[in-house]
Amino acid sequence: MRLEISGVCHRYDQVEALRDINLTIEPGEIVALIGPSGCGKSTLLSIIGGLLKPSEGKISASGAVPDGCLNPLTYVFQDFALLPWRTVAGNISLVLEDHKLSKAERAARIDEVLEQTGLADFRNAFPKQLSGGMKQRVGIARALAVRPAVLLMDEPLSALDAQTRILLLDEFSALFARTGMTAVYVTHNLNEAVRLAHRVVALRRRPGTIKEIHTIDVPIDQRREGDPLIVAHETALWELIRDEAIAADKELENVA
Ligand SMILES: Nc1ncnc2c1ncn2[C@@H]1O[C@H](COP(=O)(O)OP(=O)(O)OP(=O)(O)O)[C@@H](O)[C@H]1O
Repeated sequence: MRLEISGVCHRYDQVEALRDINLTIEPGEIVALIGPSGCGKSTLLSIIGGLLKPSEGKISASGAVPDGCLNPLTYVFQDFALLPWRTVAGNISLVLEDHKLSKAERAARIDEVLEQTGLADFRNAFPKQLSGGMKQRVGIARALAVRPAVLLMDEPLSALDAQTRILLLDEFSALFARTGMTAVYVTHNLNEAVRLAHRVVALRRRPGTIKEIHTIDVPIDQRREGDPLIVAHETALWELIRDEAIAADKELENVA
């Protein structure tokens, strides 16, 4: 599915969060949104996902969705959002229960995504028995179960410790490369952006506008931690947002 963001502006009362955002996301493309705190990354993701109506502009979606797609634009949340009283399989099943799927089809989808995310042995576990990394694997499995056309991810690794983050980053890159998934990925972490995205959109703040779109022309599954080429991209992105990141940080300090 192709997404076209045209002339998107958004205001929250006095705050002009986004101004004139124009961006096309092609099928199979992973786009990361980066920028200093408050530049409008989450607002833009919410607008793309249809959770928030922009003050101006529009999002157009065109093209095919995957076979059996139940929800074209599907979110993966930072805080996992799992129901504690349901098992891993039960949490995945939840997103399938409102749809007309046979019991066998539902069970097959659950098995498929448990396998894809390395959770097959944990299907009967409850969230409280799982580490943060495993909980987020369930979050991903649940999103994949609806066979989305576009995965919308808002800081999916930010609640995890550094080692788990690296493990999941490797798994995400393998998953994205294997499935040819389309995704929009919001992150503060430039390393995540350069490991996962085909294009990185750097936003500036007040109002949030596109500062630069940075292309990373290395196949995602060939990117490795510490690879000089990838490190060079990360450095270039930091150069791009450093001054504003410092300004945003100082501003937050002053508010506190
Ligand atoms: N519900 C709201 N009401 C009023 N202002 C809001 C609301 N949500 C966000 N804002 C403001 O809009 C601007 C953009 O916020 P947004 O959360 O989209 O930025 P962000 O880049 O995702 O920030 P962060 O990196 O800190 O999560 C900020 O100035 C924020 O304070």
